[in-house]
Amino acid sequence: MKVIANNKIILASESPRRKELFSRLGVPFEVKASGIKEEIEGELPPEEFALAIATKKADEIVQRNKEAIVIAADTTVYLGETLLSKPVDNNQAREFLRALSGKEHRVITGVSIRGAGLSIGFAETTTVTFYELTDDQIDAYVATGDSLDKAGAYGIQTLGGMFVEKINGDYNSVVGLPLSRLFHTLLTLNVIQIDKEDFL
Ligand SMILES: Cc1cn([C@H]2C[C@H](O)[C@@H](COP(=O)(O)OP(=O)(O)OP(=O)(O)O)O2)c(=O)[nH]c1=O
Repeated sequence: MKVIANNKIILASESPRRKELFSRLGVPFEVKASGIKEEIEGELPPEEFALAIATKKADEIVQRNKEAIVIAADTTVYLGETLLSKPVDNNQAREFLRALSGKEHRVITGVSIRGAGLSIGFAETTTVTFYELTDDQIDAYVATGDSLDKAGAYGIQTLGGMFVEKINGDYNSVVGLPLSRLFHTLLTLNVIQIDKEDFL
């Protein structure tokens, strides 16, 4: 299957995982990091919060690239109603992983699509259940340094995946980008299309 882009697309992200996932569509795109503070005024429910931060990331890039379609995402981890963002250090990473041990949590990725007259977004929720973890397992994982750039202090796509007993929802969304939902949304918006020549 070949996919064509009908617009200039910018992925507003410095995450190598998002870049790798989005590149699977095979359409040209640029990467520009927005560098915003991942904060908003007031409190929002989890899905609205993830979407609001993603929108803030996208808007910052749209201002400087008015002709492009800008896509941004934000991945958050919630244990109950408690937000576990990227840990500030290894001590906090250990705390997060001890809290997640043996329990179910939500990974919510907000995706914002802005620019060229478009303003649309969604939040994808995936439920992840962790095995009971020992302190030795947590210490050994945190010592790899993998926790620090990841919400909830683990990467499902790396050794952190060994902690996962089950997942209900989109795996790619946990890694940082709900690619198939984004694909269908971009098709509906006519930002991309499937190349008909490809199957004639
Ligand atoms: C739960 C989980 C999160 N993560 C990552 C995805 C996100 O990159 C990161 C959460 O931080 P985000 O703020 O969503 O993204 P980012 O700062 O890495 O990149 P940018 O804002 O420039 O787009 O956690 C994993 O890679 N694997 C996982 O299993």
